[in-house]
Amino acid sequence: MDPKKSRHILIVEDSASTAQVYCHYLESEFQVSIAHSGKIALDTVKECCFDVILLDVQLPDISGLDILKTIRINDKHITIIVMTAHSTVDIAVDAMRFGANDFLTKPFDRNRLIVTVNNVLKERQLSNIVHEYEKSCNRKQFHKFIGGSLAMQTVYRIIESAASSQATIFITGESGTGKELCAEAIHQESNRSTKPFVALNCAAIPRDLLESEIFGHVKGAFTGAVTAREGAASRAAGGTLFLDEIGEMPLDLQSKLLRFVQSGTFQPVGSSRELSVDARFICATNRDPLTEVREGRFREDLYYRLHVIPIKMPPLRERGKDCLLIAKSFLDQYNKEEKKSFVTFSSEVETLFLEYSWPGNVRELSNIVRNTVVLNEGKSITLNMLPSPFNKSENFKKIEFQNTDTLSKNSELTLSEELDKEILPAKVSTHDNGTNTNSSHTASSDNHNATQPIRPLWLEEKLVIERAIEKCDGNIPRAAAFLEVSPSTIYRKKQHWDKKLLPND
Ligand SMILES: Nc1ncnc2c1ncn2[C@@H]1O[C@H](COP(=O)(O)OP(=O)(O)OP(=O)(O)O)[C@@H](O)[C@H]1O
Repeated sequence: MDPKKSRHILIVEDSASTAQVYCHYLESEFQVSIAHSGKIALDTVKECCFDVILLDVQLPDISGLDILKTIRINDKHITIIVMTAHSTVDIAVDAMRFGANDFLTKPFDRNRLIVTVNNVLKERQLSNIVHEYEKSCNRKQFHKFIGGSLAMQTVYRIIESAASSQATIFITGESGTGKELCAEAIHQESNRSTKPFVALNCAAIPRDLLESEIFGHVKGAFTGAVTAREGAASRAAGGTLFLDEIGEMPLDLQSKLLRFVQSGTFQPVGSSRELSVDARFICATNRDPLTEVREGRFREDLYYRLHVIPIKMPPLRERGKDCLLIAKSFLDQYNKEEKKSFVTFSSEVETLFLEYSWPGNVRELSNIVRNTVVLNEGKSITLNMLPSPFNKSENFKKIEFQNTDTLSKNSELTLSEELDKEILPAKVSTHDNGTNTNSSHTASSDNHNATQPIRPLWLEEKLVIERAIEKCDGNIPRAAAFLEVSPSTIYRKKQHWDKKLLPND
């Protein structure tokens, strides 16, 4: 095949001599194949890709229009020019209705044929460009992101452009806006996608263990280091190292990180040996990095070394209707997980979602939807099913009513027990109409008893969280949904409590 003739044309024409004439017209510019019957044409199209099909409408075995319809069912984009005689020009009109791109009336000369073929090819090229452009400007999904807002289209484009470079990416944005998702998307788009993506949340790791988590340690490097351990940097070799909440990193460790970013070398804790690793850096913070630099909590040199390509994740409240798209996707996911049958949100709920400021961003939306799905039944999520803060005024009324009602019946019920009801809605019984009511209150409320000593705030918090986990039969994600925090917050806190309660502390 002549490499210059990159376009392939199929001539479908039963007259061998006419087909040869057309072939002769075209072969100086195009690669040409001929099919002398409708059946051969359909078989050839199945086996080979053509840029243009020149289709005679009057064939002995199958009508040209039927061939056109059959080809269109399987391929919406292939370019087809029908050829008709003067007497059958009305067939050409039908052919255009069935998706032909142009028609030629026989007889025609070489120029006419070449101009028509080139025109349809140019048209196709333009429509491909428009299609690609529309696709890139109108994406409602990108990797694990859901959302088609302008703000997110900008993020998708930066990710695509920056992914192939080696430059460090610095992601900022409020908590829950998808910074980790962004880092994962960059890795997936990059040529490192087959190598590891290693994410480390600097806020979730006790400060004195952070260095060994990043760079690893040798056996005996510190008490408890009974074996040598590889750090995140080594595990990310060839791939991407994502350091989340980088603002939490102690200053002395920041200087070691700077050296690693600049030279690709580091020393595991307790080792004098220098290791060299090729990893791409992505870091993220929900603080303003320049303020951190100004206030001396973040090294300026490290900031400038890392802040090469900044990406700002927009807060959910600035993403317009993305919030509804994301909510629907969570609804479908949690429906499946919880074996529920919700299909939609009521229009009031949608309006409320669009008006709310979402301080916890997508994570908060996820928690709200999960909480609602877990605690209710029905087809449509309605206002009365939503947890705090959406049902706040309604909730207050309910609690006021319960207070007076219950207090008159049972003066021994303490305020703490009522608070308990408000904080942890406990088990919920569900009516068929989709509304829910709190069942009898059974949780122990001694934590709030006025005779109890005043305890440190962290301990109070620990008790509240542990009660929630207990009420959820040990299911931490579910307890987190009730408490409106992310499960990782609970895991993180558990780690801190364990440390606090160690005998040495
Ligand atoms: N556009 C989105 N579409 C679907 N899910 C999303 C989107 N953005 C975030 N999420 C989901 O929201 C949750 C929070 O996202 P992620 O952990 O990436 O946020 P973050 O900004 O890193 O939060 P933090 O600062 O608290 O670490 C995750 O479960 C993530 O999958």
